[in-house]
Amino acid sequence: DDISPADWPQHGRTAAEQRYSPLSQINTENVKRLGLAWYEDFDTLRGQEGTPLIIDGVMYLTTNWSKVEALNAATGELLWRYDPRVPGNVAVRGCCDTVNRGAAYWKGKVFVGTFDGRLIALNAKSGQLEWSVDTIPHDASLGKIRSYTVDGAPRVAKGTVIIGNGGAEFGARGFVSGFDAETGKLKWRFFTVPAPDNRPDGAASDEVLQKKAYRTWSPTGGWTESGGGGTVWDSIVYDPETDLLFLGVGNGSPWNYQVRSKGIGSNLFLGSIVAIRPETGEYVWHFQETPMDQWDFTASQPIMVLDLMLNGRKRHVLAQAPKNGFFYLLDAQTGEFISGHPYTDVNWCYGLDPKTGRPQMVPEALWSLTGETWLGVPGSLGGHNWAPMAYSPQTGYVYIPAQQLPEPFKSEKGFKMGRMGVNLGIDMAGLPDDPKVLEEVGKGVKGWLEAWDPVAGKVAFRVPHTTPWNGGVLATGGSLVFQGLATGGFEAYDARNGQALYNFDAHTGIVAPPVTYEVNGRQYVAVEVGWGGVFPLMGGALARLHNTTTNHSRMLVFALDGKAALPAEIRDQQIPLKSRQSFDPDKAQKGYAVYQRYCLACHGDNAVGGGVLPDLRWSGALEDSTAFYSVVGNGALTNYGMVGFGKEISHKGIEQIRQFLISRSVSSFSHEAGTTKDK
Ligand SMILES: O=C(O)c1cc(C(=O)O)c2c(n1)C(=O)C(=O)c1cc(C(=O)O)[nH]c1-2
Ligand SMILES: [Ca+2]
Repeated sequence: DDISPADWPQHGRTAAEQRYSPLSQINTENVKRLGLAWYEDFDTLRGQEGTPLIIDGVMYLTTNWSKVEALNAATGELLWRYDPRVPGNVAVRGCCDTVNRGAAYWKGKVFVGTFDGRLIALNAKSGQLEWSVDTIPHDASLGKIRSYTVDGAPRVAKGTVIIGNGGAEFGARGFVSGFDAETGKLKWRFFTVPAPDNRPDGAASDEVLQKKAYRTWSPTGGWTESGGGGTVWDSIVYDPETDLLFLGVGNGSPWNYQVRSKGIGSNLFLGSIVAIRPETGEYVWHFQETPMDQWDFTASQPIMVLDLMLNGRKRHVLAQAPKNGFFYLLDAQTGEFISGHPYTDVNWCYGLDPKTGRPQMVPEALWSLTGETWLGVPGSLGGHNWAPMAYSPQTGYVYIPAQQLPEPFKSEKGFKMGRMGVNLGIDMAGLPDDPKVLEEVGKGVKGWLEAWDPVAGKVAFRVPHTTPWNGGVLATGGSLVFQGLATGGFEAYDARNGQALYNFDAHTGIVAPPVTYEVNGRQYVAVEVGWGGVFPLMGGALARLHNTTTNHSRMLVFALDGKAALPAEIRDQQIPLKSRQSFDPDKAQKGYAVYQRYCLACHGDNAVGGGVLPDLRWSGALEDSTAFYSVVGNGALTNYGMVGFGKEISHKGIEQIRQFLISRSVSSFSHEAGTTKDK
């Protein structure tokens, strides 16, 4: 390709998204001399998941709440800043923090998707808005809940900007749109699941949905109300060699397959990779990794394009490690299944049919059909989530930020879809408060960096980490692999054997992927830091088990002999404060169920905060029911992302939540105060 080795101009550096840079000034010999060259504090304190772009010495980065900055990549000097002013009330429409994964660049324009569903084009020199479009149509059949958010990075293919969206945990019908990069005019739309009544949308997907997909759904399932899911919330890859655009399609809505589709059909295109034409959106092929989804097994994890020698034959393939635990190779041109091997422990299926790649499912894993509890591995956060993998052509390995988070799945009795809060159809009972049980459950919770040999279809080596939910990966020509960790370490490993060669304490959990670039002959390594994403928001006690739990959102940039230093570390932004109120145990218990349905997704299982959003056990608002109602019912803090639930939850229900939180404040105070003292 004609990309300058100095630059990182696209999301995965090249269109193939291997996240490999040939730069080798920093290598296994000298990486111990790496130091902070500069850093910049962000103006948000939530999860940072962005991949910065670097073009001709300028860094274009995005932060939480879809904000955009252009910096001098050598010095960190601010060139311009653009805040799309995403209204706080949209936070509640997203499952997993108001993150943003990055921008796209094309011919002097910077494209960013905003959490409230816009796609904006900025002038790369000035930061001025050139155009802005609402990507969520009002004329289409999108189901009744319409909980759309946009947090993925757009991609540009042949003058078309492509963007998807998220929302399947609440209720959404997935689709992807292509816009003219010059004007913002809509060129095409591709829906990933059929319209509820199978009527045409006037979209590029009409024919394939009507002829192929519709008959894989029950015509009267709950999906006709919720939208069915299939959101393309992260991976979209353009391959110039085949001229195909690959879409990573997400999970079902609701998750409960019995509710969603009456236990009928494979539900295309959930959990699938779909190949379409970038200029027209025309369908070319699809491969479904997870039929009958009921585990949130998305195929939205990062896709990369590789050229591999397989059985003596050069193959142009797609590689993906989706949530379901298998590492897939597919023929890029045809979608033909080449191989699929477990990259982590898997218990929902015995294996894949070697010819078709269809999973041979364990009957008990189909929890929505059996009515029993299923302890699934992987759980809904996957063996690998959105944090990008990297490939090194030097070693031939793909480096996967892998994890294990077992999860119990059980149907919710009497489930009814709501207009706010998650709609999963799954029993929301979380973890008990017993430290012994938590410790036992915690033993099954792991994270590691996995070097995967895609040709042999097996693990080359693993670097164990102390927790799951670690950052994305970068591979370089210096035979190095870089990764940031949930515990705040920014690390470099020998790409050949995983030997740890460098560690920097970033004072905050890292989930974003690093990049590398060169300006004026000096190589830099850059990473956004800032603890967040779905795990610390909903993970509760599991998210608290090992982590620093503090968010300091920054861009950190390293170089050999860098001399900058971070300010002194501050931990425990929120100090445990025991509520002085008394509570009614019966109301508190009722409040637990309401909390788990409406509050857990952001404030954590069983009201244990993961360090990003307020830990409600220590909230001053617990002290007064009117104050509490003004926040939770009336939305006094809407601008910060905390909307009012007064239209969805009764006055009584909101008071029950308060009673529950007081009970949790009282019951967990001494334990929590003790843990914070230890640090
Ligand atoms: O089904 C969806 O629409 C959807 C959207 C998103 C999102 O937009 O971030 C995530 C997920 N699902 C999801 O399942 C998931 O594990 C997840 C993690 C994250 C994150 O940024 O930490 N987002 C999402
Ligand atoms: Ca999902």
